[in-house]
Amino acid sequence: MSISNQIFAKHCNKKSLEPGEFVECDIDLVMVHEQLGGRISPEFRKLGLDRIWDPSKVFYILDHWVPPPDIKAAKMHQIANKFAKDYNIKWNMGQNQGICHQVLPEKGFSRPGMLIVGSDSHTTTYGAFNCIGTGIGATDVSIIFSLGKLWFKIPEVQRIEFKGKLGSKVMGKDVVLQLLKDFHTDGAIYEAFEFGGLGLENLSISARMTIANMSVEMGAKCGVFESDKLLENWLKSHPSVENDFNKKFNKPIFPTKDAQYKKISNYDLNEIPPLVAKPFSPDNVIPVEELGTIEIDEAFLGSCTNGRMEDLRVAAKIIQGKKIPSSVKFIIIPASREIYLQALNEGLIEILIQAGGVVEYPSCGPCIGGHLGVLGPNEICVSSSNRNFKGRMGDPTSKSYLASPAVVAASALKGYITIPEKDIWK
Ligand SMILES: CC(C)[C@H](C(=O)O)[C@@H](O)C(=O)O
Ligand code: SF4
Repeated sequence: MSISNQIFAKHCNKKSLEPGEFVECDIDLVMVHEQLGGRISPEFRKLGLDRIWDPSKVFYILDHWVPPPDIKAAKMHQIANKFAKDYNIKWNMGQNQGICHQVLPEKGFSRPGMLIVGSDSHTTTYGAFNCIGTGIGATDVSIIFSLGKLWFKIPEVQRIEFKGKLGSKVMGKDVVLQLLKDFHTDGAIYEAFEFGGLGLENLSISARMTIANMSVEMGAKCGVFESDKLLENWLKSHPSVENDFNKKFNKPIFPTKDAQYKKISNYDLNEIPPLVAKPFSPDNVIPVEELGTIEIDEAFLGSCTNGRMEDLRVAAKIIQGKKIPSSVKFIIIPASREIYLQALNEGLIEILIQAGGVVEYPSCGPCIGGHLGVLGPNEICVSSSNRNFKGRMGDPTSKSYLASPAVVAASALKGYITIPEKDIWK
């Protein structure tokens, strides 16, 4: 059995499972954000229940529009906070911790073998931690709040084998852009990715999170990484604040020798170049070197895809001692408070501000066109985020190009989309 099949089987008490089979699974953890004040609260209240099944299995955070940029967002936060209080949600993170998909793993809530659902499509990010993470809708969250269970159709599994090492200007983002180039946005609909192979040791946890995060852009239900030493060490340094989780989810899950896959695809990390996804789809991917000259108005470094330490370090290395042109809005948003503080300690924030960057408090911000750098008519942005749909980051006539933090930083410096001059890993 593949990793995801084993996890599903364990959560519905079955020995074996076939793709396409429908099962009902116990849920280990539900992540909710502003949607709690949006669709979830009215849906759940309609059921007329006076309690939720297990308030200690709910992780609640405000992240998309923090602090609220307008009255609408402020009201949504009020409704969500009231719900969290009324139903005693145990893990209430408030609005100053950062983006859900960064904060949840940082606090040790995503651990091997878990089945986690969230009111957000990029819940797939948790697959980096050898568990299943998947996004669900507001009505599904309401059902789990009442029963602690949800139905799943068992997905077919696409195994991705990595070998080799990333090139000197290449990051995890380029790996997932390469997958998007090959699979396209409909290449893995309701399927599970399983990532493994000898190349794994050369992919940081940060890179794995980026790849698992964007698995959903190919339609995948989840994108689960094999466990290894790197992950074991990461988990040791990030014990869960929920002690039960440390005890219960401490066994890595490996595929069995005879695991069944729909397909096995091989990728040599050495062969992946710096890539960019052109508007208006994350699968509209070409090598940066074939792009021609695209001048930019904004460079955005942040989001749950690429707002981590590795990303900020690479950007600071490229930018250090230089000045970005005044024509470029260079927006930097660390993905969490913890990252913000560490970047401050390491001097990265100072480097980025001295160069002319605008560093903002952790939030989704311009990734979803919410605030902190929304694009105006015809503006062009190079972004480290995961979606470049029409109007996603602002005006419908604006255009976003998705790329790695290295390309975002190098482009901010030059004023057009380009790859960095120096080796980012030395
Ligand atoms: C607002 C939220 C429901 C949405 C999602 O599900 O992904 C957002 O995070 C996004 O990235 O588009
Ligand atoms: S950073 Fe962007 S992709 Fe991630 S959860 Fe927020 S809006 Fe969604």
